[in-house]
Amino acid sequence: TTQVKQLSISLQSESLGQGSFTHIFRGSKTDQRDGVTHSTEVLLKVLDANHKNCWESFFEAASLMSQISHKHLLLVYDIMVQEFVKHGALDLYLKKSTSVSVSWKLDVAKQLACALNFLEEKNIAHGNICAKNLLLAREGDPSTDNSPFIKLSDPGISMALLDRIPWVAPEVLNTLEIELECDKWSFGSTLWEIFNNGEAPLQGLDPIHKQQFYEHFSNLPALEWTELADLISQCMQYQPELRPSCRSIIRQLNSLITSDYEILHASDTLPK
Ligand SMILES: N#Cc1ccc(Nc2nc(N)cc(-n3ccc(CO)n3)n2)cc1
Repeated sequence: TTQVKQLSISLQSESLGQGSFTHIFRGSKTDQRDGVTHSTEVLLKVLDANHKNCWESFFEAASLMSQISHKHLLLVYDIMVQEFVKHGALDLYLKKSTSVSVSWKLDVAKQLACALNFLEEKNIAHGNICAKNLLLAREGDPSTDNSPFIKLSDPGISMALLDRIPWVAPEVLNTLEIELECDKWSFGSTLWEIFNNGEAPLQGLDPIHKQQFYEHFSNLPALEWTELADLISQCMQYQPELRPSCRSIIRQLNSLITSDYEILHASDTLPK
């Protein structure tokens, strides 16, 4: 799990540097290394909102300088700055929380499906859909019927493919290419996580057994909620072209919410 370290950035915006399209902030980067706190003065250059069109040359300049190092060349850090999402990664949240209701989980699943639908319409494959990459911006409060709100995080630097079984679609192990259908497979795996309280599927298996899981065309253990288990197995079909479209996924999720499962099992979700 990613440890969230403290990085303090003081907002000392100076005027736009002469002829450049950035705001300059001065800050300090604090690192804890073997118990010792190291503080490094840093300067942040933020691309001016009105000059977003220059982002390519902005990144080009940064990446050029970060590829080489020499004592008389400026040191440029590789950093991604994101909006801080209040409640962090969903997998940890689900592991910590005891009374998350079925409708809460369905709401989160629908929001993820909407995000995937948006990416599908833009023909963008995310490539790393999993509960760890779902960030909880709002917890939602059962008493005030306030619903949760999630944000899909960046795909991150992809880990070793075997470690990403069963989130990474099987065909990716051969083609090493991420297509839209791959995200459907990962969606199924993430649904399984959400309805198993953040427990990682196949977590006990070592990489060899994970590889065999795909070689034997195995499926994850089915949830007791059959309609949901059906949706998961539709998404996690070994033939990519057979996986459902996002619209179909959303339609099936919507029908689930009104299904009698919730009424039948409402007792599961009553506060203890
Ligand atoms: N306790 C606690 C706590 C931890 C983190 C956040 N917030 C946050 N904001 C983001 N933008 C990204 C992340 N991530 C965390 C793991 C990953 C994996 O990629 N991202 N966490 C809020 C509370």
